[in-house]
Amino acid sequence: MNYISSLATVATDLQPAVSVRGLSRRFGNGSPVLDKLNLDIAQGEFVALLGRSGSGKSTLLRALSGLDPVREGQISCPQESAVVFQESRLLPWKKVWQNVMLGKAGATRSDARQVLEEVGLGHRTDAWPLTLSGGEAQRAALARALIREPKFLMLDEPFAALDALTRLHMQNLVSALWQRHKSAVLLVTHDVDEALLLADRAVVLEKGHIRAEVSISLPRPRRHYDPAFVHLRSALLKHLGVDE
Ligand SMILES: Nc1ncnc2c1ncn2[C@@H]1O[C@H](COP(=O)(O)OP(=O)(O)OP(=O)(O)O)[C@@H](O)[C@H]1O
Repeated sequence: MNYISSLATVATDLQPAVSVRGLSRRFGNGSPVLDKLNLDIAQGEFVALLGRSGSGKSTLLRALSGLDPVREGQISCPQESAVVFQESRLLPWKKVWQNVMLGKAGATRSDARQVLEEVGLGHRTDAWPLTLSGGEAQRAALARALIREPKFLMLDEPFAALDALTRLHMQNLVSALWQRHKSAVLLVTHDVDEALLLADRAVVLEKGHIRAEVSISLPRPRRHYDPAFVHLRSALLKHLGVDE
């Protein structure tokens, strides 16, 4: 398996990797949580999805990942998609490498080892999940997603439960992996700085609508103290209804 070379050409394709058209979702008789939503994600594009609690971020992700069937509207998504959640969701009775193998039918132990090396967990392949730290468990969850060689990677607040330092390490890891593989990424986050550090575009959801889209064309690696970064942070916070 060579994940690196298999995805290297994807970014040149002009077709969007992901297309959402007129997507609506309502629970019971309540008002729609997603309301005729349209969103495209280009091949190789990194999009951050922000919005207040209850704005519909996870509902959109559930629809994109197929966990919630589409009732109204259309979604076009690559078959090779994978999701990483806030919790690692590793099976405690299987070793780390076995959990990673579960990410893809037909994957071998050597595939699992290779992808674990790539996320910096090569030394823990034989460990039991309950002996991993929070950061290690998320690395394993990332490896289980990457073994699928996803053309579209969904990250649902994957670092929210981690301490600040581990979070920074994980952000750097995801940035490096994305720059190497260039799959399309949708990252759900509450953290404006995380969006600005990682994404090409931030999409702000409000009551199931896209309230704002902000293009983040800063060169990488990005620095919190860069004046352009600070300016974009203010703009994004304003879209989120926060006045500094
Ligand atoms: N299965 C469900 N049944 C009923 N209501 C639901 C269900 N799933 C989500 N909702 C409602 O839909 C709305 C949007 O939820 P969603 O989880 O998508 O928000 P979110 O933006 O991801 O929030 P958070 O940032 O807090 O995770 C909320 O009001 C939530 O209560």
